[in-house]
Amino acid sequence: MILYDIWLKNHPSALSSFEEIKSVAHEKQMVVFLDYDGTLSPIVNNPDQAFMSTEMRSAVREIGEHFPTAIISGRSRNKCRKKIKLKMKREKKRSSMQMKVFQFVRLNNIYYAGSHGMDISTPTVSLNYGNHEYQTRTIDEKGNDMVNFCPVRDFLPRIQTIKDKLEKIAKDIKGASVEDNKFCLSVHYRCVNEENVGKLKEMVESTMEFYNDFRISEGKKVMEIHPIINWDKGRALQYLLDTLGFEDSSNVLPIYIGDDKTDEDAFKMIKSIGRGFPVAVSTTPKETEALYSLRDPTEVMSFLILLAKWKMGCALSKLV
Ligand SMILES: O=P(O)(O)OC[C@H]1O[C@H](O[C@H]2O[C@H](CO)[C@@H](O)[C@H](O)[C@H]2O)[C@H](O)[C@@H](O)[C@@H]1O
Repeated sequence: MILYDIWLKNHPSALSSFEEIKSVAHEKQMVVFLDYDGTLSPIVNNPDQAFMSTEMRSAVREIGEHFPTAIISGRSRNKCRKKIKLKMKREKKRSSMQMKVFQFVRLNNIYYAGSHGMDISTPTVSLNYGNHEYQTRTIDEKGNDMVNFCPVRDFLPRIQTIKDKLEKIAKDIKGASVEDNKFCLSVHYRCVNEENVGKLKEMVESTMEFYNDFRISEGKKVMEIHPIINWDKGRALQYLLDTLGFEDSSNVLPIYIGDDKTDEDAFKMIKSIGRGFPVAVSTTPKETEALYSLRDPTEVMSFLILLAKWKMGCALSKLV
């Protein structure tokens, strides 16, 4: 507790700093970026059961009504709902559903970036982000023109090969599982006995030695397997700011709320932009680039509610 209090001095609560945040954000355009697991939903043993509460969904919906809002998640983004429903029926009794971020959030008034930002869906093509073959136009289910940006498409076949190999390893270790996040993979060990975790890690690491254009990063009881490219959640944030028309404006303040290691890249990006609010979600002191903090998804929800109410108040006072 004492340590946490010391940490809080350097990373003050976004709730108790709300007055300060409000005064900086007054008359500015805030753009909200949210992580999913551990930020909007509590961490649970089964990744397919990481549901967000109805209250949290309403809070995020409200935020989406008042600010441009995007979720940048490690999970895959896809939202082919019909396919998923059918699959859910068929696999009801089987173990892993591999829930996509949209299946949890189910909001149409926000943007989504999956696979740690390597798969982004936005309304416009970016002129600034390199190779246009990575951007493809699609029509979403509401008939809107959308652009999918994906800088790692070429890695897909190998990701599938790696997935097959890792699944073979996971099958032999009780509690281990492999989640297919389309452009990256998660090897989960939250439910693996302590004495088997080392063995699992060694086997995954030695398999990955044959794929030197992939890297492993550690998340919360998970090994994340990503293609090595110059892209991360920070670059995804920048891409979204650009395609939403906010990149070069000094009037724009990005806020990013996240709890895990890959969120640090987004915190760093906000710091390098020199404006905005990087907020780490943590119940324990930790090394972070974030300037502010929130303890858990409950505090995240309180903060989002406060932010939406404040914005609504500003809009109403302009009408009077
Ligand atoms: O970027 P995020 O949206 O935070 O995704 C990061 C990973 O989150 C999920 O795993 C974590 O949450 C699970 C459910 O609470 C938990 O069981 C697991 O131990 C955590 O690591 C998700 O399943 C992964 O695919 C994401 O990469």
